[in-house]
Amino acid sequence: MTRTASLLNDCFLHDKDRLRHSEVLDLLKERLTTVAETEICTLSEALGRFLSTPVVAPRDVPLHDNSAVDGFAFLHADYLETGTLRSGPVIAAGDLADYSLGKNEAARIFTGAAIPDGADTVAMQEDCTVADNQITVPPGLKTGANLRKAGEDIKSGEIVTRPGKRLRPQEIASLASLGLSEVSVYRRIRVAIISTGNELLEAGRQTSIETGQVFDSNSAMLLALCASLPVTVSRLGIVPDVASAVEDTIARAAATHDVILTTGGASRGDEDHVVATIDRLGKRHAWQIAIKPGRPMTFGQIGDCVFMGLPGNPVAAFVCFLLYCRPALTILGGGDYIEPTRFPVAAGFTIDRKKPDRREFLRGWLTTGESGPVARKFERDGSGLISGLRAADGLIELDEETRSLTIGQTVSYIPFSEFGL
Ligand SMILES: Nc1nc2c(c(=O)[nH]1)N[C@H]1C(S)=C(S)[C@@H](COP(=O)(O)OP(=O)(O)OC[C@H]3O[C@@H](n4cnc5c(N)ncnc54)[C@H](O)[C@@H]3O)O[C@H]1N2
Ligand code: MOO
Repeated sequence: MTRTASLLNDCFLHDKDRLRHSEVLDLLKERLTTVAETEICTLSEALGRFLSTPVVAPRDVPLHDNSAVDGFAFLHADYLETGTLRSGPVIAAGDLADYSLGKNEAARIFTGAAIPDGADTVAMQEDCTVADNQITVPPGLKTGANLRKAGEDIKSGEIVTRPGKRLRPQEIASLASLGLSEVSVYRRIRVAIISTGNELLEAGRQTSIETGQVFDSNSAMLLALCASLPVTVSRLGIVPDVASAVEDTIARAAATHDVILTTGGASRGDEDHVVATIDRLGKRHAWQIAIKPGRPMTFGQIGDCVFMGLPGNPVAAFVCFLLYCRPALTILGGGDYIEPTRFPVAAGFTIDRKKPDRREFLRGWLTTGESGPVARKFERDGSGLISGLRAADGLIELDEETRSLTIGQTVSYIPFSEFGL
């Protein structure tokens, strides 16, 4: 049964009463739509952007049948008759003349050059013998060998890429091969990053540190995480745990950004003002999720600005960004949200007692075992340990039903590459 956000005001919820991971994702997909307008950008600026208009191929790629090798081009039927052909024209890539071959004639041809009329097959030069203007081609060559057909990469009229697609180097290469120099994409959505906490110091601005203080690592981490998405980020710095300061900063950010990401102050301690601020300024859609790490994650909105309040613990903030902010930023920015692929692998560790009703995301990596990949986990689970993130190449997911784990039991592994990292 789906619980609604309005039932989530109790900060002493048990995991079974908290929103489940899948429910939060459903909520995000249900309540978020593309907010970004479209714009034209050059192909050199298009990497990582979300396409807004389908690209239909204006022509075939390649445009003409051409040779895949340096060698000799001829008609297969002539070759079957004699195996020896008369030397004809020389055709290089870029040669624009119209060549055609006579009976029993072979063209000297180079890789990429257009196939002349009267030829349908190419032999590699290494396989041929040339003497007295005669080319002898060994037997066994099939019709069409070493020939690349017009349109075999892209056919004229084909939809090459669809709206929502994140443009990778390979899409950019295809668009360039069609002769396109610009593409229509969604504009970058504007994201504000705010760290909250009296204990926080900004590296660079403050260099000395005292007991009780910590350098703000979350802002730098979120900025780096955002780099894999087509967004523009404003780092709004550190806000102290003072209700009016939190409210002022969030209200100002909401007026000029599509999304606000905060870290810290997400629980219900006396110094935690984020949730109360969202309740005052806007609407809360979710708070308290049955996951670890990341339980106090908040999702809401202030006017048209989407608010995502991440927990202060760096590991929880990192995991929540991947699980919830990345999908949200993708949907808002016009991208197709694709659920990360889970790979079933053998566990290389044990867990004696896992709390039921919550989903856990352990920091892990894969090693090669005798019968396939084996998931290893960072030995310490603390949500403040950035070293666990550093050691990891992915997340090991234990679902709500899992109570314990033995060596060799199957677990789901999500490589960080599935999150675009
Ligand atoms: N009584 C309870 N205490 C806590 C609960 C709870 O349910 N009941 N939940 C715990 C969980 S789970 C998490 S996660 C944290 C989340 O707390 P907050 O989001 O309110 O975060 P803070 O208390 O502000 O900070 C937690 C921790 O993270 C450090 N931090 C915060 N911001 C940064 C930053 N920008 N860079 C580096 N480190 C940061 C902060 O110093 C704290 O150590 O609450 C648990 N407590
Ligand atoms: O879920 Mo808190 O998420 O780090 O310990």
